[in-house]
Amino acid sequence: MSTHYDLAIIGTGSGNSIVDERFADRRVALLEKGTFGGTCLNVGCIPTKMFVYPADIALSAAQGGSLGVETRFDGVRWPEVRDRIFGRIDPISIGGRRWRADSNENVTLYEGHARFVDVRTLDTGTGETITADQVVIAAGARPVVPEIEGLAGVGFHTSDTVMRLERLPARMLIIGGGFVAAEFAHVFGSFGTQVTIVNRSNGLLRAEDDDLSAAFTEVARARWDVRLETVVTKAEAYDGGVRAQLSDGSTVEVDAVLVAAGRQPNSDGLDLDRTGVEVDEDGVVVVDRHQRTGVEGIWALGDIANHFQLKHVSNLEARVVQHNLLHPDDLWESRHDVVPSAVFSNPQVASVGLTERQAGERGVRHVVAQQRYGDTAYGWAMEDTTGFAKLIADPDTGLILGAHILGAQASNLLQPLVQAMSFGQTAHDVARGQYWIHPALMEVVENLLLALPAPPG
Ligand SMILES: Cc1cc2nc3c(=O)[nH]c(=O)nc-3n(C[C@H](O)[C@H](O)[C@H](O)COP(=O)(O)OP(=O)(O)OC[C@H]3O[C@@H](n4cnc5c(N)ncnc54)[C@H](O)[C@@H]3O)c2cc1C
Ligand SMILES: NC(=O)c1ccc[n+]([C@@H]2O[C@H](COP(=O)([O-])OP(=O)(O)OC[C@H]3O[C@@H](n4cnc5c(N)ncnc54)[C@H](O)[C@@H]3O)[C@@H](O)[C@H]2O)c1
Repeated sequence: MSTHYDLAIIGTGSGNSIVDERFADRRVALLEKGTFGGTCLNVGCIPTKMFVYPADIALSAAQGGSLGVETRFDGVRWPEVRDRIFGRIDPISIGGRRWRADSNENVTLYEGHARFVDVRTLDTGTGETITADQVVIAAGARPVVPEIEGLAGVGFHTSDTVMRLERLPARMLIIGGGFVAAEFAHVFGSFGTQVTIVNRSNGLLRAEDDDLSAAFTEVARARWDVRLETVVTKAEAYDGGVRAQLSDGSTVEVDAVLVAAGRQPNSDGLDLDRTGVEVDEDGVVVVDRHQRTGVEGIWALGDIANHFQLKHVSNLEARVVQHNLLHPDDLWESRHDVVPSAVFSNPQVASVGLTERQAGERGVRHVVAQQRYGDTAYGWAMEDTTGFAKLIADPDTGLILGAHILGAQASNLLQPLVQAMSFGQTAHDVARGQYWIHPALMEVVENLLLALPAPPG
């Protein structure tokens, strides 16, 4: 006979944060097929940023001479960096697992590949089948691996494995030109690896505003070998490394290959067809604004249930599901209208809301303001030549429709603009209604806001 639970949660990434002391009177099954804690903790946001920080230091050291400071980059002790980072992260995952498995009396951890048998029944992949009144699908996404002849045979990496490399490769080929490619090109490039990026589209970070994508691509071309509108057609083992043939007829010889060609939801591994839970054309589970699927009692959240694939979105959705499980008569909604993101490369890129092109395509009345870092006092201090910020606003109301920043600390500089958009504050009010610390880098944002004409009236 199957064990029955009040609640079953598939995935211990954001899904693990749902169960707190308010669930003490409910029997909960947690189902996990991989490393406890999911993507962000183990192979995503957290370790990548722990690599980006020393990479920023390495790059600064290499560039000190431009400001008249005698610094240089003398190399990186890769095993030490890697082991320091995972020496901090792995115990968090292990500790979290142990706590759930051994110390939570009402929670049972099943460590196997879960699949639906029917709407209320789950095969846990451990030999046991369970039933549950409510099921939360929080099974995330995984890297897409393009079909490339020979690739499977050459021991390629994805973001799941590349941070644990035994040694720093002398040469690396990165397939893709989005978030993962931009961040790892910075990490490995700054540490001394010769990076080649092969990207299918005609610019890096193509989802960003066109001006930012173009500016980032230009900086990237100066740092790495960037091949655009190009794909790898064949990969083969060669002299201890990999030789890749490209669609432009050239070949690249490298010591490691990183596939960074997007992430696909793990919905295809759950036998959802046995439940009636719908997925869209990208395999994303369809949910309403309360995170409910179309099937009573089945909820979904995170990378498997939205197109953002960002941890702060997964976290919000987990809080909404948590509340809604506890308060079925007072459902919360997930807010998806003002969702910022940041690429932690160098330079950083951060954005929220409409791009200029989207505003045009949607026929939204808009004005655009731009502000260069180099035209602010702190930008002079940095001798910055590439950083800029861009604002798209409604000329009638002064409300901000989109904001985009490329440059140092972009992920932090964006936040007041996210706040203004979230709370409906006008650009004019935000610019003039408060002090801005002089001469902080944040003056980039102040001047950006001041550059917009005041709305009529
Ligand atoms: C390299 C990288 C860097 C990133 N950096 C950032 C960043 O800086 N900022 C940001 O906001 N976002 C970042 N992200 C995205 C962020 O990591 C994800 O949006 C977030 O972790 C998704 O959380 P989740 O709970 O939906 O899924 P996950 O954390 O992936 O959890 C899903 C869990 O479900 C398990 N699972 C899947 N299928 C099954 C099954 N059938 N049975 C049992 N268990 C199953 C998986 O093993 C996994 O542990 C990054 C992602 C990557 C890859
Ligand atoms: N800082 C962050 O928030 C952060 C960091 C990393 C990842 N993430 C999340 O993870 C998601 C996945 O990241 P990603 O970089 O893998 O995907 P992405 O969607 O950002 O970029 C994929 C890139 O690969 C290219 N591509 C696809 N197939 C290709 C092929 N066969 N050959 C060459 N290029 C190809 C695409 O043109 C695109 O440029 C992101 O969209 C983001 O949501 C977030």
